[in-house]
Amino acid sequence: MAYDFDLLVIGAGSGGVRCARVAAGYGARVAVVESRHWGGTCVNLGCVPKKLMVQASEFGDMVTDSHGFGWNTTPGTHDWPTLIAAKDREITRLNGIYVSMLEKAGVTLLTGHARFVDGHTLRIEPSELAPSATPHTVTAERIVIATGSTPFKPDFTGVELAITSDEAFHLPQRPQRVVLMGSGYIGVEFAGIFAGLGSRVDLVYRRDLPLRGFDEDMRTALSEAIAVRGITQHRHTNPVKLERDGADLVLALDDGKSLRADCVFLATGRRPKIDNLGLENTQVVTVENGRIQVDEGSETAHAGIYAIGDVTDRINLTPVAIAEGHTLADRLFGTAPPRQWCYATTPKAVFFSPPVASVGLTETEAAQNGTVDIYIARFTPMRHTLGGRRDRKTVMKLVVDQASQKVVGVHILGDDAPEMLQAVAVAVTAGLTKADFDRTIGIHPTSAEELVTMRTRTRETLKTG
Ligand SMILES: Cc1cc2nc3c(=O)[nH]c(=O)nc-3n(C[C@H](O)[C@H](O)[C@H](O)COP(=O)(O)OP(=O)(O)OC[C@H]3O[C@@H](n4cnc5c(N)ncnc54)[C@H](O)[C@@H]3O)c2cc1C
Ligand SMILES: NC(=O)c1ccc[n+]([C@@H]2O[C@H](COP(=O)([O-])OP(=O)(O)OC[C@H]3O[C@@H](n4cnc5c(N)ncnc54)[C@H](O)[C@@H]3O)[C@@H](O)[C@H]2O)c1
Repeated sequence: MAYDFDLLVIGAGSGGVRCARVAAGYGARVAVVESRHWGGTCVNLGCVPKKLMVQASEFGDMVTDSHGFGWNTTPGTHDWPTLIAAKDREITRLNGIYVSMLEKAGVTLLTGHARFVDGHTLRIEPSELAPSATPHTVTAERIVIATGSTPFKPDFTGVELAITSDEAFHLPQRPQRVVLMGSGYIGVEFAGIFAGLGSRVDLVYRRDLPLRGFDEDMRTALSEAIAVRGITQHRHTNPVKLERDGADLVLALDDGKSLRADCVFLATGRRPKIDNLGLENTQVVTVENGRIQVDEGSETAHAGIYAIGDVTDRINLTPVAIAEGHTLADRLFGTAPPRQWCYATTPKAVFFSPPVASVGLTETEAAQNGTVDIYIARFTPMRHTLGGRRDRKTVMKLVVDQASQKVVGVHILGDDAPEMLQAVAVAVTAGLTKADFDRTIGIHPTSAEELVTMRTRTRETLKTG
């Protein structure tokens, strides 16, 4: 049977765009369908606008700190609508770049909401990006689901009064008092953004420390850094009820406290986006929380239908979605063997101020495999000596497998941690040893030189597994 395309990709986000471009580069006839925004979550409602807002939130402190270096500057006031408008202009520019990259690669761009009719046919219906599109069908030999994820809202009374990250990027004014619920990536990052811009921030979470899954020492250091930024943490607590009281929102917690705010922001995780996708017309299998089940080659239970990125809920980060999309296109249409990525050493960064960055195993994880040597450095970075923020510490940690002496984990909280960690991730991926770190000459004066000058072991942690 002749299909309209060799490959149809649903979703022009991080994974879908890379998959479509690479497949078209191999000469395949490719189309991508997008319902909402070119570039997907990362460009429009994720990494990019978030990082611009983190950067915006850091200038206030910098102006104050410059006094210690002799500047006679006066902290100004921040204009939120100006920031949002500037951010939106940049995103519109990036949307255009995504469209032209796809067009230059020879990919056919389709706008609308895609829905499976059968394993080779999609119905394209009007959507936010194409409200007046004429419904039609397209066929392809293979179809890739790259539809991403969407914010999850827990169930409690009044939850409809709360916002999520989707709305936070377009608030008309900055709220003076924000309650953030959830201390994962988004909760911690937006707590830093709003605090840096001058809002009073309450961070509410269920556990004893933020950032579940990260190394315990980093979680402790981050919790201290959050306190230093003037953010109030409410631990071991869940929301019970949210209601309006005049201009205020009042959030009741299950520990009996109630918090008043202008804005209650849920950062309580995301779920795969599979609504109205017509999966019932295929043999695609979804499991807990709607995650599409795939094999190692990203193929679903329906032969010829694949899924990549957040919709598969593996490692939900942009570079991983891109890697999955690239590999899939290589495998389906390429001539050389696909690149083998090392997902086990996927670096992670949480853009608080100061940020946290991490690669490899935590101390707890590594100790399950064998006894580990732990090296920790804690210091005030040079900028904060004259700048006057001596309580703004940097913490660095190396986790070394004692038997092999390989550095199996590196964790940093401190200014520029993500920039340092990207380079260190190469060393951890390569399986380098503590001796390799030790024989590397440092760059002075930097914070990063601590990574190659940690001579004295802080402790030994015995094998637990
Ligand atoms: C606030 C926030 C900050 C983040 N910050 C970072 C960060 O700093 N670093 C990082 O690595 N990751 C970050 N992430 C995660 C990152 O954005 C995602 O992991 C990444 O975008 C996933 O890519 P994807 O291709 O799977 O999906 P997406 O980028 O979400 O793309 C999916 C696309 O599919 C479209 N779509 C969905 N359904 C249909 C349909 N039926 N028909 C047509 N089109 C459809 C959507 O409109 C969307 O454009 C952040 C996420 C959020 C929410
Ligand atoms: N810098 C980055 O790379 C970056 C930034 C933002 C988002 N992301 C990606 O997006 C994903 C989603 O981010 P996120 O912060 O929403 O999720 P998350 O999984 O990182 O954190 C979710 C938080 O919500 C809490 N929570 C979950 N259900 C709850 C409930 N019913 N009641 C109260 N609290 C609840 C969890 O305990 C946790 O603290 C991340 O896991 C990550 O993959 C990455």
